[in-house]
Amino acid sequence: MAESIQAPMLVYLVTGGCGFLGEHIVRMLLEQEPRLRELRVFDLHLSSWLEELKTGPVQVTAIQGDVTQAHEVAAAMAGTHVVIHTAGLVDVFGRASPKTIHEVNVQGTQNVIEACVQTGTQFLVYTSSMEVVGPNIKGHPFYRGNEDTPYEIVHKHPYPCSKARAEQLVLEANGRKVRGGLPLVTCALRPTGIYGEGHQIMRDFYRQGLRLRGRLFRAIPASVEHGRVYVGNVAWMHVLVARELEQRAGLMGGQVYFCYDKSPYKSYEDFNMEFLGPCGLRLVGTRPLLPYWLLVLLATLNALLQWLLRPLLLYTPLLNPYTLAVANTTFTVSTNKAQRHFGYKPLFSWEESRARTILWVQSTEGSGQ
Ligand SMILES: NC(=O)c1ccc[n+]([C@@H]2O[C@H](COP(=O)([O-])OP(=O)(O)OC[C@H]3O[C@@H](n4cnc5c(N)ncnc54)[C@H](O)[C@@H]3O)[C@@H](O)[C@H]2O)c1
Ligand SMILES: CC(C)[C@@H](O)CC[C@@H](C)[C@H]1CC[C@H]2[C@@H]3[C@H](O)C=C4C[C@@H](O)CC[C@]4(C)[C@H]3CC[C@]12C
Repeated sequence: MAESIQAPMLVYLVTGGCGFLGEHIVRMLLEQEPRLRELRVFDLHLSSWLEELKTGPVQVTAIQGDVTQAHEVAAAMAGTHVVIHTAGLVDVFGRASPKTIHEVNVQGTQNVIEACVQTGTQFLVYTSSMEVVGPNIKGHPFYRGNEDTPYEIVHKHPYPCSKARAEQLVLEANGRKVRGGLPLVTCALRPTGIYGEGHQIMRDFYRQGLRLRGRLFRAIPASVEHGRVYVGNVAWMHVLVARELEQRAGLMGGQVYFCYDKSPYKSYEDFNMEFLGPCGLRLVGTRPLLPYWLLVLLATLNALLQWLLRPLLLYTPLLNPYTLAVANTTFTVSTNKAQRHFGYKPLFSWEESRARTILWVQSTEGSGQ
């Protein structure tokens, strides 16, 4: 895409644009991408806030569609210069079947790739995940690793398996000829645990604490480090990659980048308390209140209950064998590959990220958000 001097000329498509991360990407593009002529927001569930975006200079086109339907993806893709593919089923709680997770995350991604080839869209940025790497089923720690750190990648759970396969498809598609004969340039971004405005799991912890008279009970040792990254910085990295991909295709094409910022390394629960503490909650216990074997038993009972109740209702507690294992395994990244390859620096400091998240958590009290 040649740099436009006159009128903005580019058409972007964001799949999953109404989700937690997708909304921040949509808003960041409108704020930070001057070459944007049209922004297409493709999602299974369109949000009402999209309407307020249609009053600006950029044409915002809301498209209700399903990435598992190849024809719907191709129709939305026609005439697009850049696609940011963030649509996905983020399910580690057993809400969706393994088949559905695969259909959305893997087949949906294949449909996006084929639509790029069919319609001539040349640039594809894919939202992958830390879980493509780990933690693995053996519970091996990944301590301040980077994109080149050796690590035994072993998954069984449908979600990480689907993200790993989808990422592989995206990277393998780099260099394929699209309609018109130009090469497809692809790139995958791997956020660690994203937090920020709109993070539903954070909201759920907050509400759980309010129900327990302002208390949350430690279940994970404070020594277990978990990588977290602010949603605004993840969105910024997507916008920057999409902007730089053409000029640096040789360097960035087919590459993966962890998403990172200055958010501190802490256990999942201690990190959450950076926001929930100022909102009046306190984390009880300097050590886990229950022995690990009892947590494993409770998690297993939850999984059994989920299976038994499935014909009647969907029982999806936070604690299950997979979430307990992930929470209990150190996974942190320390890298500067994104800075070296395309000049990424976090747009939001840790202090700003924390303040924005606290304000949002406080705003959810009593609201339906
Ligand atoms: N939340 C995190 O901590 C995190 C971390 C790393 C990577 N990711 C990845 O980031 C992406 C976005 O995650 P999120 O946390 O914003 O989740 P989310 O559920 O809030 O957003 C996903 C969006 O995709 C849409 N979607 C789902 N199935 C669809 C389909 N069949 N067709 C079209 N749209 C569909 C949903 O409606 C939703 O708006 C996912 O690919 C996820 O794997 C998330
Ligand atoms: C009940 C306790 C044991 C409690 O501490 C469980 C926390 C658990 C729900 C979360 C701990 C780690 C989270 C995951 C991690 O942040 C990274 C993820 C990758 C991303 O692609 C999707 C979300 C997630 C799997 C995230 C989900 C919640 C946790 C498992």
